[in-house]
Amino acid sequence: MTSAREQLIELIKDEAVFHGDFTLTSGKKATYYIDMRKLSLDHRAAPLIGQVMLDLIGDIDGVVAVGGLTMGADPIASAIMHQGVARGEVYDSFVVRKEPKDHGRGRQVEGPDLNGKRVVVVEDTSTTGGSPLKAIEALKKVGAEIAAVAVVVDRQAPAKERIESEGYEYRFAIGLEDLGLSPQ
Ligand SMILES: O=P(O)(O)OC[C@H]1O[C@H](OP(=O)(O)OP(=O)(O)O)[C@H](O)[C@@H]1O
Ligand SMILES: O=C(O)c1cc(=O)[nH]c(=O)[nH]1
Repeated sequence: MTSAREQLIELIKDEAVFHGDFTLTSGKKATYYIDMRKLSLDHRAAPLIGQVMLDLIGDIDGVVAVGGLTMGADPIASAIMHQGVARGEVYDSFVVRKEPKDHGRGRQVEGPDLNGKRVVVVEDTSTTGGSPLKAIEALKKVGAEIAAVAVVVDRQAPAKERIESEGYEYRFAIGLEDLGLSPQ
C-alpha cells in the first residue's frame, strides 16, 4: 500500500506546485511556488499531513503542543492534533499571531498556557526559516521551551542552516528532490 508520505508527495506534485514569477515572504524571487494551503485545507490531504508530521515528530520527548506563525502553520497544527487523537498521541495546538492582538487579552500566542511547556514549531513550507523564528520569539516571551522546528516542505533556501545556527533542531518531511524541483 502507498504510504501517507508518498500519497502526499503525489498530491503536492499534482496540485500545489505552481510555475511562474513569484515574490516570496523574504522578498526573494522564485520561478515556482508551493501552495500548501491548497492542500492543508483539503479533506484528502489534511489527514495525510497529520500522519506524516506525527511520524516526523513522534520521537521528540515531552512535547505537549504544536503550532506556528499564522496562517500557513495553523491547519498543519490542527491536522497533527486531530490525527494524534486518532492514534492516541495527544498534542494541543496553538497559533502565533504575526502581531499581538490590539484588544481583548492582547495575546500573540493563542491557545493553551505554554509557560514551561515543550512545544514543536510547525510550518507548511520553509524557505528562509524567518517565519518559525518569528514564532519562536513570541513563544519564548510566554515561557515555552522549543523542542524543534518541523516543516512539511523544505525549500532548501536555507531554513535548516538558519534555524540550526540559532540553536534549534530542524526537521522536514518532504524535500525538493521528492518533488522533482531544484533549490533557488
Ligand atoms: O521561510 P520563510 O522565508 O519564512 O517563508 C515561508 C513562509 O511563507 C509562507 O507564509 P506567508 O508569509 O506567505 O504568510 P501566510 O502564512 O500568512 O500566508 C509560508 O506559509 C511560510 O510561513
Ligand atoms: O517563501 C515563501 O514565501 C513561500 C514559498 C513557497 O513555495 N510557498 C509558500 O507558501 N511560501
